[in-house]
Order: sequence, then C-alpha cells, then structure tokens
Amino acid sequence: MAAPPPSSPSPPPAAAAAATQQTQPHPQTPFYELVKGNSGIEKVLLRGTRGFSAEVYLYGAQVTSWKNDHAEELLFVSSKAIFKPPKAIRGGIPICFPQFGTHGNLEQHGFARNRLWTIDDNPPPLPVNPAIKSFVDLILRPSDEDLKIWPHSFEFRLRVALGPNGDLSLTSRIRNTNTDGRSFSYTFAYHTYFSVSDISEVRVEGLETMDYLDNLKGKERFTEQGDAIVFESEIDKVYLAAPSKIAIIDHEKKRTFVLTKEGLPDAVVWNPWDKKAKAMQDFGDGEYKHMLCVEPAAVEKPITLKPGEEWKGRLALSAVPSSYCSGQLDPLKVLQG
Ligand SMILES: O=P(O)(O)OC[C@H]1O[C@H](O)[C@H](O)[C@@H](O)[C@@H]1O
Repeated sequence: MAAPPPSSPSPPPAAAAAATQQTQPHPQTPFYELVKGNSGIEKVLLRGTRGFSAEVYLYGAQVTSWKNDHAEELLFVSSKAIFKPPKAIRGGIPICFPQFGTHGNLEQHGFARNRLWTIDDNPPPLPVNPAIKSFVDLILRPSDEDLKIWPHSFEFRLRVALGPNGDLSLTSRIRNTNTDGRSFSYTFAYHTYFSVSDISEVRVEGLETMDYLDNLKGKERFTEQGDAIVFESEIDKVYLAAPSKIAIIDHEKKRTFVLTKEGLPDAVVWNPWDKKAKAMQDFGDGEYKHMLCVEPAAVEKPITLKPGEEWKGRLALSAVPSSYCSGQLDPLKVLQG
C-alpha cells in the first residue's frame, strides 16, 4: 500500500491544475506498506532512506522493530513474545493507556496495548517535518466492551514516523469525545524496550538526583543519589518530573540512545532481572541481560481532559555512536558527539 509516485501523462491544460492536485503526494501522504505479521496479525512497514526501517503491529499499535542503516535491531522483543490477544506483545513499544501499571482499577497498563487499532488515512493535520516521508497514523476508539470497563468516549490517534536520519517518533493525540459533559483522567506511558548488549555495561544519564517512586517498595518516594544510573539488580522506578532528554549509553556497543519527550513529565525505568524473568511466561530466562525499559510517561499526576479537549504526548528516539566522555552529563553533548 505504498503511496504511488506522481505520474502525469500531460493532461489537457484545463484539467492540469486539478489533476496535479490529485496526483502530487500531499506532504501528509503516508508512505507505508501493510503486510501480515506473526499470528496473521497485520503490521505496517515503514522504510526510510539508507535502509532505516520500523514495524508497527495494528495489535496494540505497537512498534515491534526499529532498525538502523546497518539493519541492526534497536528495540528488544522477546523470543517468547506472544502475538495474540489477550496479552500484549512482550517488547518493542507497548502503549499504556488509560492506565499505567496498577495506578487505578483497570488491568495492568490499561487496554490500549491489547486492542486492534485501525489505520487512519485521513487524520486531522499534524505539523510535520517535510523531510519525513515514511509514517503511518493509527486510531483507537473504545468498543462497547471497553466502555463497560472505562466509561469514556475517546479518540486516540498515534502517528509513528521514521525520520531521514533514522530517528523514530511517536506522537499521541488523545481527545475526549464524551457527549455527556464529563471529563476523564488517565495515566500513560510509551513502554519502550531498548535492545542492549549487556545490562551491566549500560548506564542511563539524565535521571540522577531525581525523585522517584519505587514500585519495589510500595511506591514510596525517594531521591536518586550519585551519578548516572547503572544496573546490578531488579529495578522498577517511576522518576518524577524527569528532564525532556534522557540518554542510555551502551558501552559495549558504543551506542547511545537519546530519548526526547514532550508532554510526558515522568520516566519509568524497568528491568525484571533474573527471578522475575523466570516467572514471566513470555520472556526468556536470560533475556533481562539484553533489554532495558525506559518509558516516558505521565504517572504521578494523571492527565485530565474536558469534553472536546485534546492532549499530545510525543517521544522521539535516536541512536547515535557513543563518542562519549565520562563526566559529560548533558545528553545534548552526546548528540553533538
Ligand atoms: O508485564 P507487564 O504488564 O507488561 O509489565 C511490565 C512492567 O511494566 C512497567 O515497567 C512496570 O513499572 C513494572 O512494574 C511491570 O512489571
């Protein structure tokens, strides 16, 4: 379903203007391909320049692959991931909505991650970088069953875009479409699973000195001490009011992931480590060594929308070589090399 290239075999002059309008790709014309993925569920392929690529399952609107120009996978997906309802796919970028974790009465992480989304070929305009040629818009509206568990009408639009330098961005637009005058509140996360060489070789910069809620200690609040975050055991923390840029530095791979977030104050950091890994049916025993979740989120303060209001939350990811010197704690410097 890739958008066709413009073709205009010289129309008569009177028809020329109209024909051009129909055949020239609009700046928002999506360039993607729809194919069958695991368990016969459809997925969208995005192909960028120089071999960059990404894949998005309609199930959960979940990004399950993001590759660089060497065809190296940058996201972690478990070898035991199950690609069918009712479970979410273990890996990639599950979307947690309308609830993050157990912060509410719904199932863990809400229901958006295990619903079938549809492609939205005519979304409301979104300011777009004209250099981005590969993107897709997906939409989720609640079913009658969903309305029984969360009685609010909404439109959730997600745009996944692959930039010219292989950057991946996810833009969520959530609108309250209640017609009964009621507001609703929700929590949210882009539950991003990064692929890392070895968790003991990884550090995260940008979250040091932040306050966090520790999910392993009954959500009690603490302040992070010391330098960058390194990993020696299970971690499950919600960093509060985290900066808009966070860097994940993989020393062995000499690769740095830079996350830029907008509209998402918090950032969850999770690695299940060995014991919890063994207890998860859809996760390999040793796979915790090769993944790290850093999840831009809105957890501590739920977002409230009045009818007609829309919220936007954006995540941009880039993977750059770590020409990185210890002590340079500003992730911007990582980007600039
Ligand atoms: O197994 P899932 O429902 O996908 O959740 C996986 C993990 O997600 C988040 O990172 C939470 O903070 C963790 O507490 C949870 O274990």
